[in-house]
Amino acid sequence: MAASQVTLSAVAAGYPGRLVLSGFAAQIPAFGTTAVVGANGSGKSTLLGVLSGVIPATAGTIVHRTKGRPAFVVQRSAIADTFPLTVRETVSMGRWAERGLWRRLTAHDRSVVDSWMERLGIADLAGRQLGELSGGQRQRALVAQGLAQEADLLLLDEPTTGLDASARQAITEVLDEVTTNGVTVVQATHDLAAARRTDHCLLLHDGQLLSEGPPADVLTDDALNRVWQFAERV
Ligand SMILES: Nc1ncnc2c1ncn2[C@@H]1O[C@H](COP(=O)(O)OP(=O)(O)OP(=O)(O)O)[C@@H](O)[C@H]1O
Repeated sequence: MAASQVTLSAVAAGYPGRLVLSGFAAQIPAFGTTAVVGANGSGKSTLLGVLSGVIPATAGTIVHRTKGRPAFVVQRSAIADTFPLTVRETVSMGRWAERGLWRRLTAHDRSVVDSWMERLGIADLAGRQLGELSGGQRQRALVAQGLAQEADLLLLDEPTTGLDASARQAITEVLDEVTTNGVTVVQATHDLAAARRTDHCLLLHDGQLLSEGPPADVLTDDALNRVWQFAERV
């Protein structure tokens, strides 16, 4: 396997009164895309939270080669419709980690923001409120915000779920492109077609890692039937 961007050993993590991951061990290979797959409630978002540092591990070790903070693109359903921000302001927030919260953005920051809006095909929506956008447009804005952080580890929670083919393709192409430029991408997804195109896959069930490796080895009919039959019983 390629060099590891993150190595988790015996990790436990969750929420007050609710342990989700326990004895969790996995590798995230550097400079490629990893898919995190599993039924609803299997712990995918929790794992992304742990990788981003938002959710602290209560046991185990996490070794990162990540420089600086990872970028975390949350599920678009987590963003309220009434969020009073334009697309440009949303993407510009991606520069705050570098610039500091109330500092003016530099010309470089503005050009980074413009170029990711352009690359995601949302430059013409720059002045629109996030809450007025379609799901696919909003997702592009959130992905652009993540990319504007220029982090070497980019974590995305269901970036392509529920989108039409053109939005899915736009996002997938950009994510593929950034891995060739040295970024490590981890996406939690229910989109099995997207998961099959990644380099590495983690299959989760009930906070445990069932298997990890190349998608063709992990996403077998047997494994998927197991995960989704289990899910139906719980
Ligand atoms: N803030 C929270 N407080 C308490 N429990 C939570 C919280 N968020 C998630 N959980 C619980 O943790 C478990 C794992 O949830 P998580 O969101 O990580 O799963 P998931 O695989 O991302 O699910 P989905 O596919 O539905 O997004 C679930 O049982 C969920 O109810």
